[in-house]
Amino acid sequence: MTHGPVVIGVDSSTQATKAVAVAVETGEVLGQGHAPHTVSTGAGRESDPGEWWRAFGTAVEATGHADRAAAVSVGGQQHGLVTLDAAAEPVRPALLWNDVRSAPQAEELTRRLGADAWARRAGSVPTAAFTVAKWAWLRENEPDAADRVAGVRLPHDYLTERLTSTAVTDRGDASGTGWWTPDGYDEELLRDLGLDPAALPRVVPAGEAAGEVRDGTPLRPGTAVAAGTGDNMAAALGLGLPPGVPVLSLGTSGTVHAVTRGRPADPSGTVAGFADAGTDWLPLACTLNCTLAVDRLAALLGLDREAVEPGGSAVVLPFLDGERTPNLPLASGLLHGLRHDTTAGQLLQAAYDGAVHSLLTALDDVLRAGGESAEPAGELLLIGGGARGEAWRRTVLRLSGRPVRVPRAREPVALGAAAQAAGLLTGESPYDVARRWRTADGPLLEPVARDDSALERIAGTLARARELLTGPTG
Ligand SMILES: Nc1ncnc2c1ncn2[C@@H]1O[C@H](COP(=O)(O)OP(=O)(O)O)[C@@H](O)[C@H]1O
Ligand SMILES: O=C(CO)[C@@H](O)[C@H](O)COP(=O)(O)O
Repeated sequence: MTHGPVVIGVDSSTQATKAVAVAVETGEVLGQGHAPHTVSTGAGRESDPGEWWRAFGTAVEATGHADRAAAVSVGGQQHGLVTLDAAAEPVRPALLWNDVRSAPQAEELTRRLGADAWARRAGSVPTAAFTVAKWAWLRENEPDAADRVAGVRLPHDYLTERLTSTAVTDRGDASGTGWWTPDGYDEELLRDLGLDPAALPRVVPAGEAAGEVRDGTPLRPGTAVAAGTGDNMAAALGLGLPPGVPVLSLGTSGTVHAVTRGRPADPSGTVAGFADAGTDWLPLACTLNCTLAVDRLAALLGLDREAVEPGGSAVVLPFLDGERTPNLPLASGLLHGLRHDTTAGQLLQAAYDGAVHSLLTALDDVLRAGGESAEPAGELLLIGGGARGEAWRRTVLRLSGRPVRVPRAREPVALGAAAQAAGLLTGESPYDVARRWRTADGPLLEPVARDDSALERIAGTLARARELLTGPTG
């Protein structure tokens, strides 16, 4: 059976690579692949870029269409610092977005330039997640490694380079570095950081190809390669997201974001002023503790992740990995409000509530930062692995008071990359490709009355626990 031209979209995210092969004409997903990644535990969070490349091969082969795809594109976890030597080999494992060792460097960079200047120039006040803070950490802590660096890449750039042998990136993912501005790289900042602008990849304009697949990869040589982008930007493409519609993504990270026509610049640092992968913007707030933290709490309680119970007065701030929103990189998890009659199921529900509270608190700020109206009754799109769970869905409904749509499309990031690849072939905007594919279709869950007392209980605990959450544990 023929499906016309086929494209492959890839999501190289924190925990795994996922690939989809999609028919350009209909959007039908013809094949899928999945391969896990290893992330270090302990003080830092690191992964071997070589493993991402091997996982890419496994996932792409598993789609069953590697030898006939007409175009390919890679979306990837944002911010990670990939350092290459003169032979384009990794100098050391990549420092990931959720590695909070770079928190002191983020603080120092913010102090030196000032939050207003960061928001104006880079669009964002850097947190530990940003590539700029990771580079500063490397120079301070591993100067010999930093001296050997000839190329700095983001995770998705690294994979595109392995495919094409060209050093390229896109404006969406580049906007999460801290050294990208709408007018190009901030050379004054790079000089201060001891980073040669020649070590950075070229930013490919939206709609242009990054190159062609070289010999010796899992794909056919000569296949067109799109620029790719960061995973959140790819999700926006993959949903065909119209400006002003908020998205809540529940995965390794929790994110809340929206496409906006206005460029965001939030000096408070809550909202990162990212660019999207087209010509618009993607204000976003991100938490470090989402599905993994809640699953961990369920495991500690010996419960299935769906075994939640309502009621009780417990508050769980599930900041097991430190936290980014609110910006508490040294925080650890905190439990408050325990009584004799508190049940394990209530504690688990409190963990869901704590994770969702951080994201919903940032939702209005995200919309306002990009100049969109924060319509309190507007629809929310729910994506990411957590969106498949009933307890996550019910928690978002109860704490947002909004109608929630759960797109049927399982892998919006990989689909967004596929839509970008398809756009190379058809000349359409990737957003239009995804709209034509109807990727955002799915059940609309009716809103319920917002549980303001739970929100207030969490906010109150957070405010009163500041001292515990800002210092080191133990
Ligand atoms: N049916 C489900 N119910 C609840 N959570 C789920 C379900 N399936 C997967 N998850 C959660 O989704 C997470 C992975 O989400 P995903 O968005 O794929 O992650 P990533 O951030 O790596 O892209 C896992 O940590 C898991 O807890
Ligand atoms: O740091 C951010 C956003 O700024 C994260 O959203 C990363 O992009 C990782 O994404 P996942 O692997 O959780 O999808």
